[in-house]
Amino acid sequence: MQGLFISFEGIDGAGKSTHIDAVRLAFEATGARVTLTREPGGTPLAEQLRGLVLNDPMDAMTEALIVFAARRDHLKQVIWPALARGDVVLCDRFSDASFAYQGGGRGCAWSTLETLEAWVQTPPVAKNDADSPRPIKPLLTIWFDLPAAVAAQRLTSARIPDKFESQPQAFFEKVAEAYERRAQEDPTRFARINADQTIAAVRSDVLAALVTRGLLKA
Ligand SMILES: Nc1ncnc2c1ncn2[C@@H]1O[C@H](COP(=O)(O)OP(=O)(O)O)[C@@H](O)[C@H]1O
Ligand SMILES: Cc1cn([C@H]2C[C@H](O)[C@@H](COP(=O)(O)OP(=O)(O)O)O2)c(=O)[nH]c1=O
Repeated sequence: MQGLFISFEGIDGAGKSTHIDAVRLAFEATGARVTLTREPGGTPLAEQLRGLVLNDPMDAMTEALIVFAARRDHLKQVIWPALARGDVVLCDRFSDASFAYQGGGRGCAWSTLETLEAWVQTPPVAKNDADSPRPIKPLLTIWFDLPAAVAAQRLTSARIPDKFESQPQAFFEKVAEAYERRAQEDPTRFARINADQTIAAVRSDVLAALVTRGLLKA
């Protein structure tokens, strides 16, 4: 049995947390079992690494190595077992966030991130596997696309900013450009959602993206 792997992406304040639960409920209503998780994090070790990345100053490559180390633990402990059980895995951010933040935002080389993605996301070879395993990617990435200026306004009073959320708007413009590049590199995987609408309109577009791809019934 093989489950469904869906990731949620966008700059800080774009609306991921507002909508991920509605998607969980929609899948659960079909009788599916859902694993709802997040990155960096999702396991005790990866949550510790998240604390370092979100709070401690470090260079871009160090940051990339830590988020990918957290991802490996998360894949091994949570995501691969859940997909093997046939769960719908809803992941609040995955490796596109590393390309967007460590690549676009912090300037880590795209090719370095591609190498890390290939290493970290390739499952261990099983003893009687004839083929070499390929790196895992989400089947679908729901990308909340929102201008950095609007996201900044939404976040102003919403919460105490962490290391990334306290970056200037120009940082998030670079992060958004890197998301755009990832979407162009893999257009069928991405569902681009116009997040600059009411919460109800965004929710309806998110659910429609799932229906259009045959993942949910209308
Ligand atoms: N479509 C929307 N219109 C106005 N405000 C929104 C909308 N979507 C989310 N918000 C608000 O913006 C803030 C950031 O949303 P959130 O879902 O936490 O973003 P993210 O998880 O992507 O960082 C929250 O205060 C949320 O209530
Ligand atoms: C997954 C991932 C997240 N991040 C950053 C993006 C976010 O600013 C931050 C935390 O993610 P986020 O899910 O937005 O947490 P919260 O909803 O609590 O703000 O981590 C990276 O820099 N690289 C990564 O690979």
